[in-house]
Amino acid sequence: MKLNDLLTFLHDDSLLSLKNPTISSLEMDSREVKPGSLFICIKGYTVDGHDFAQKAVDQGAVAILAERNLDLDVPVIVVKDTKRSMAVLADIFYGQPTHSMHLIGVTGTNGKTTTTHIIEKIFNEAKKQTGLIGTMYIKIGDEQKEVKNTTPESLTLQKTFAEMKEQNVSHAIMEVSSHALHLGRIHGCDFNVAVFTNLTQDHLDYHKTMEAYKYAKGLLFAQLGNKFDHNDLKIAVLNEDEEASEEFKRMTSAKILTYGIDRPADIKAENIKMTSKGTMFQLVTPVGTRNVTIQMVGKFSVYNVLAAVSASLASSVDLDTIVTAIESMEGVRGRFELVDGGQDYTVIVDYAHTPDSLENVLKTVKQFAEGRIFCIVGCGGDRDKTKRPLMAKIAVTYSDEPVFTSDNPRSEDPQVILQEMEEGVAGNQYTSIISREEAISYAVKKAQKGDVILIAGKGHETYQIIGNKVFDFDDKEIALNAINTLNL
Ligand SMILES: CC(=O)N[C@H]1[C@@H](OP(=O)(O)OP(=O)(O)OC[C@H]2O[C@@H](n3ccc(=O)[nH]c3=O)[C@H](O)[C@@H]2O)O[C@H](CO)[C@@H](O)[C@@H]1O[C@H](C)C(=O)N[C@@H](C)C(=O)N[C@H](CCC(=O)O)C(=O)O
Ligand SMILES: Nc1ncnc2c1ncn2[C@@H]1O[C@H](COP(=O)(O)OP(=O)(O)OP(=O)(O)O)[C@@H](O)[C@H]1O
Ligand SMILES: N[C@H](CCC[C@H](N)C(=O)O)C(=O)O
Ligand SMILES: [Mg+2]
Repeated sequence: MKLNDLLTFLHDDSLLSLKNPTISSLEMDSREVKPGSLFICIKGYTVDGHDFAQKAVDQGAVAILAERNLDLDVPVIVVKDTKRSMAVLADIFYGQPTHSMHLIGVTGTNGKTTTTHIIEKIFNEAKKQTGLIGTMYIKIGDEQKEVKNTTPESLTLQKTFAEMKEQNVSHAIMEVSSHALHLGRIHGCDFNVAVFTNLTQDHLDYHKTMEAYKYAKGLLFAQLGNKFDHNDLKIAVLNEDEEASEEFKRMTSAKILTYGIDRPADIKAENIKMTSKGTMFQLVTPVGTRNVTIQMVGKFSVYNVLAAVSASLASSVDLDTIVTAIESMEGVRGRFELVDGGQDYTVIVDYAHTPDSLENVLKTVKQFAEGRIFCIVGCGGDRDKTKRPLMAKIAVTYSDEPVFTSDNPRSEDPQVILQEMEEGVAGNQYTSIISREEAISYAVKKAQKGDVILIAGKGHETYQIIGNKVFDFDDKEIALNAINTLNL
C-alpha cells in the first residue's frame, strides 16, 4: 500500500508526503522493523519510541509517524497523537477486518478469560470458525500464540484479526481489559456484542479510583455504535446483579440484554443446586427454559455461564446448541483446576488474584470441604498494593491454614509485599513462606484426608517473575511433584 493512500485516512491533507513509498508493514517496535516498514513512534511508560526512529530507518523503515519532527532521511509524518493515528492506520492497512466478522468483547474485573472460553465452546458447538484473544493466548482455530497483554495494542489487534480472516474465522471473542479501554487499544474494533461480567477492586495502581476504573470499563459500552442500524444490531450484555450495569445502560444506545441470578433479568439461573462436582440450575431465557448441569462449580461460574449464554443468544446461536456446549464444558486451565496426584485430599489451582475472586473461590471451597482449608496466596509486585491486606484478610477469614507467599514479585522486594499483606491480618494465625515452592510443599506435607489446598493467584501461568528474571514455575506441576515426593 502507498504511504499517501494510508495517510488520507488521517483526514489532514497537509500530512500527505512528497515522497510516496510503498508500505509493506506497520511497526511500533523498532526490533520488528523490516525494509518497507512504516515505523510508528510511541511514547511509552518506560522508553520513548522516538528514540528508536533512527534505528528503525537503519533497518529499512521507509517512513516514520511521530509526534515531533525528526531529522531523518525518510518522510516523517508528524501527528498530535501517534497511538490514536496508529489505530486508524492499522484498521485501514489490515482491511478493516472486524467490519466483516462477528466480534464479541468481554470486560469486567473477574471472569473474562473464563467467559470468553465458554463463548468459544458454544460457537464451536454451533460449527463456527472462532478466534480468541485474551490473557492466556491468541488462539486461531486450534493454533495458539503467546501474548504479553490480555488486550494487545491496536496494531497487534488488527493484524491478528486480519490473520483470523485469512483463516476463515467468522466469530472472534476477546477480553477487553480496562487498561486497553483507557489507552485506546480497541479503537477501530467493530464490536457486535459487548459483555460485562462484574466490577470489584483491582488495578487501582493504574486507575487510582474505583470511579475511574468503572468509567474505563464503561467505555466498551459507550463505544458500541451510536446509531440504530437495524441491519447491524449492537447488543450490550449486562449483569443485572451488578450496580455498574445501571450506568452502562445509560452510556450505550445499543440494545440491552441482561442476565442475573438475584434480580429479574432477561436470562436467568433459577433453582441453583451446587455439588462438589458441578452445578445444576434452570436456565430461563426469552426463547425457552432448560434444566442444565454444568461441570464448573460456584455461583461465580453460573454468572460466567449466564454471560456466555446471553452473548451467544445475542449472536443468534440456538438454545439447544448452547445447552449442549455448556454442559460439556470442562473448565478453563488454571481456573478452579483440580490437581490429581492420587492423594486423598483436594488440591485446586486457581487464578484468583483480586479480593473478590479470592473470596468467591474460598466461599465455594468452604461449601464442599470436608476437612481443613489451606489457602496459599501471594500478591503481584508492581500492581495494586491496596489489594494486599484485603486479600490476606480474606484468606484468614475463609481458610483454616492461610499461607502467604510470593506471586510475581517483579521489581518489588517479596518480603515487603508479604509485610503489606500481613498488615491486614494482625492478631490472626497465618504462616508466611517467601518461596512459593516451599509454601506449596508445606501445605502438601500437612494436608490430611478430606482437606483442601487452594493455590491461588497464578492459575495457568508457567513462570514466576522475580526482579527482571522469568523463572519456570507452574503451580500444578510443583504441587504434583510435592504430592509425589512427600505423600505417596
Ligand atoms: C503500562 C502498560 O500498559 N504498558 C504497556 C506499554 O508498555 P510501555 O509503555 O512500557 O512501552 P515501552 O517499553 O515504554 O515502549 C514504548 C515504545 O517504544 C518501542 N520500543 C521499545 C524498545 C525498543 O528497543 N524499540 C522500540 O521501538 C515499543 O515497542 C513501544 O512502541 O506498551 C507495551 C506494548 O504494547 C505493553 O506490552 C505494555 O504492557 C505491559 C507489559 C503491562 O504490564 N501492562 C499491563 C499494566 C496491562 O496492560 N494489563 C492489562 C490488563 C491485565 C488484566 O487484568 O487482564 C492488559 O490488557 O494486559
Ligand atoms: N464471575 C466471577 N466473579 C468473581 N470471580 C470470578 C468470576 N469468574 C472467575 N472468577 C475468579 O477469578 C479468577 C480469574 O478468572 P478469569 O481468568 O476468568 O478472569 P479475568 O477477568 O480474565 O482475569 P484477568 O483480568 O486477570 O485476565 C478465577 O480463577 C476465579 O477465581
Ligand atoms: N492481569 C493481571 C494478572 C495478575 C496475575 C498475578 N499472578 C500477578 O502477577 O499479579 C495483572 O496483570 O494484574
Ligand atoms: Mg483474563
